[in-house]
Amino acid sequence: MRDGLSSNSGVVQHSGGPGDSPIHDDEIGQEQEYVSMLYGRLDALREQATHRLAEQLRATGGTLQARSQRDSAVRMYGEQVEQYSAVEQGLCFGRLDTDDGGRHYIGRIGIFDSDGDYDPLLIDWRAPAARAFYLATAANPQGVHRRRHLRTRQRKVTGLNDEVLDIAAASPTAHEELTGEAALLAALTAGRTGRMRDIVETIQAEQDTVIRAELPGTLVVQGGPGTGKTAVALHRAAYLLYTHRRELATRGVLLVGPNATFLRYISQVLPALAETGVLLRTQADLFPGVTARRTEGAEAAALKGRAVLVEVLAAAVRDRQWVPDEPLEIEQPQREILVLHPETVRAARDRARRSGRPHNLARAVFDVELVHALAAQVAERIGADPLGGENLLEEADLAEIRRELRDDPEVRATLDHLWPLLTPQQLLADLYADPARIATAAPMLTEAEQALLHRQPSGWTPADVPLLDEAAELLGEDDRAAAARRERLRTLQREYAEGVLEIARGSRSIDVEDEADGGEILGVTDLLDADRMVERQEEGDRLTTAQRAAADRSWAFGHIIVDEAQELSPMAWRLLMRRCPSRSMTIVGDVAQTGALAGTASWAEVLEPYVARRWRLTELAVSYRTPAEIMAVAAEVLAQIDPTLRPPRSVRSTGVPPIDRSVAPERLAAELVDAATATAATLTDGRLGVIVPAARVADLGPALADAIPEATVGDQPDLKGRTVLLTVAQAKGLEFDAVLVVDPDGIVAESPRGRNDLYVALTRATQRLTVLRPTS
Ligand SMILES: Nc1ncnc2c1ncn2[C@@H]1O[C@H](COP(=O)(O)OP(=O)(O)OP(=O)(O)O)[C@@H](O)[C@H]1O
Repeated sequence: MRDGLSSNSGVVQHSGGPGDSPIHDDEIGQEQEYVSMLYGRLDALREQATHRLAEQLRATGGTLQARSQRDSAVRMYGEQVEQYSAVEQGLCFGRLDTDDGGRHYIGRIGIFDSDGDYDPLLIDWRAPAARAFYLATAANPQGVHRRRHLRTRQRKVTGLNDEVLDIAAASPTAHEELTGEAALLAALTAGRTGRMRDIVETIQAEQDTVIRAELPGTLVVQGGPGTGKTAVALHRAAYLLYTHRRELATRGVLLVGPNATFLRYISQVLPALAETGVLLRTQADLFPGVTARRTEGAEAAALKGRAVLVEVLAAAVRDRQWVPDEPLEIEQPQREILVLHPETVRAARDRARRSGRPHNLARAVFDVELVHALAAQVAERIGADPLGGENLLEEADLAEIRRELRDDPEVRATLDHLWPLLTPQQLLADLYADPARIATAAPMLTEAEQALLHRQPSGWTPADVPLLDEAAELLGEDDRAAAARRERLRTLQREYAEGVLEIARGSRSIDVEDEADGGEILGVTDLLDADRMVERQEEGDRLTTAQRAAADRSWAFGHIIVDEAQELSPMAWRLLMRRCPSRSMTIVGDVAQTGALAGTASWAEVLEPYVARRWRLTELAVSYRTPAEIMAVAAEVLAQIDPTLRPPRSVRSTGVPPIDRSVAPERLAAELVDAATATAATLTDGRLGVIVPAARVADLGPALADAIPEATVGDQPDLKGRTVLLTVAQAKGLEFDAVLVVDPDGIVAESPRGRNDLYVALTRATQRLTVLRPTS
């Protein structure tokens, strides 16, 4: 079947835009009336929220509690205004007619009849009452007689599509397993825009089950290319926030994606579903305060992802707890030189280690031990009884000596030298910079592997992030450093507040003259001193959950969703598991698409260390993106990866076979330009993706950009461009109407997981695929 769904039953479909039969124009007119009424309500709700927001913003003063309530109200009304604006497009998209004569409209949010009995005028797609819209079939109609899809543009109803769920009228050619077939086909064949769209109007039954799966526990969604894993992951985030709002609004939901380009690609889906509270991050952004934008070779990244790095880092920390080979001398003004013997330091170090505290916190134990030892030396000298009796000093004298020693700069410097307080960044930078340190910490690695770790510090890579996090765990937060940071912040805020008060004092006479007509007016300076103002500012500084979570390394999320999860290394999983002690996670990916060398080919291997066998696996088996003709080509590569793997079943075919062309190597750039120009001409409204081996970007990128000036290339190419050139790693998770895969053998040869990469490249197109193969 061309541009059709590969074959469905018991569903009688009617569709029509204005003038089409059998749906009558009258019906479109009636639906228009209803939809216009809904938009009227939406406008009223938005105006009300805007008005309340303005009121709260204008209000001042009051008790601490009143101010705190005001902050919450400002946030709530602000979110409502944003939400009502976000659902403008496609507010209402469906209608269910039930056997009992009921008629229910389904949309992006719930709207109730505030004038009457609070009846639902529009049911939120996530509400239980909306579920039949996605699940009802002729065989199992769930009390539904008719499902109607409404097509709208702006606020205008442009068409209707009905399915009458009547098993008696079953057509042998219909697809029982598909819901809203016509609307689905329209969505799948529409031109791509460079931004992912939501699928709320056409979620399929197998996807709905995943989206609405219960919150607790770890759920893995395995599915081939184009089976809607990303779409499902995003709709699940929106569903969970709706259904478990109270719990998740305070703990937050984190969605982790493979790279910044991918996050931009999916960035509009959640706002269009009226959810802005999900934190979208790549691995590179998961250590607060670090921006990991540096790149490195796949081998170095893979090494850093291996679990053995836990041992390496632990050894690197131990290596910083130093015992000298020779006695150390500490000079003190007006006192004799103190001496620290190696065995004294070793005893203090062992005691500090036995405390079980992380390195920075165990330093206090180390200090106590050594200061005691040094104090004993001092006491020996100044308190010795000339007559040979007991030491003449009392406990109070000893305490005073210890206090003096702790404050002594020379003693402090020695302690810092022996057991330095370290930040994760210092630990890792010092380790990478020094081959000797690497050799000591990583004797289990080969010399070649050790060499991969060695580099001068200048920026962090994504693979460094889990190591920084691991290091932070081993080091622990030094309370003194944190307290000093807090105090610095408070001082800054106080200085700022004093500045504000100065300005307020300066302008007061003018305010008074302007406003007074004899009565007593209190200015801001009468009401607040600098400290109160700092407090007010701290109160007012309430961040959203997502903002606070993003700034806090030890934040425990209520739920974590990982997309393209097969790419994560064992070290990255450790980081994510620390951020989610409840293990309430949705993990979506495809082990046949793993490109990262430290990525996984087995979900069990990844999860069992954390949840044993307590994880659930769901598989999505239908590809909505890739037509049958293209999937057949990709299936050959999949069989080479692992003959036991089965490709997903394509939901449609286009009748357009993929093109596979051999070209002379010296003609490759010219042939690419020709093919790109010809393919782009066939796309009226879509996007062309050109996928090339990483080693050919420098060569082919400029050639393409010269010939097609609108083509975009680069680290973070603009996906809205009509023609985009990328590597497979960049193309992961993305899709285009047409795709040109250049030099497939080059893609395979570039990495030990090159076949997986080629499988990814071949499955990015929704319509056309051309492969250009340089002859060798
Ligand atoms: N029920 C649906 N209705 C409409 N479109 C859908 C539906 N399910 C999936 N799609 C579309 O199919 C395409 C592929 O979906 P998605 O990117 O989520 O797949 P994926 O499984 O994550 O693919 P990959 O593994 O290649 O990254 C997207 O354009 C998505 O919008």
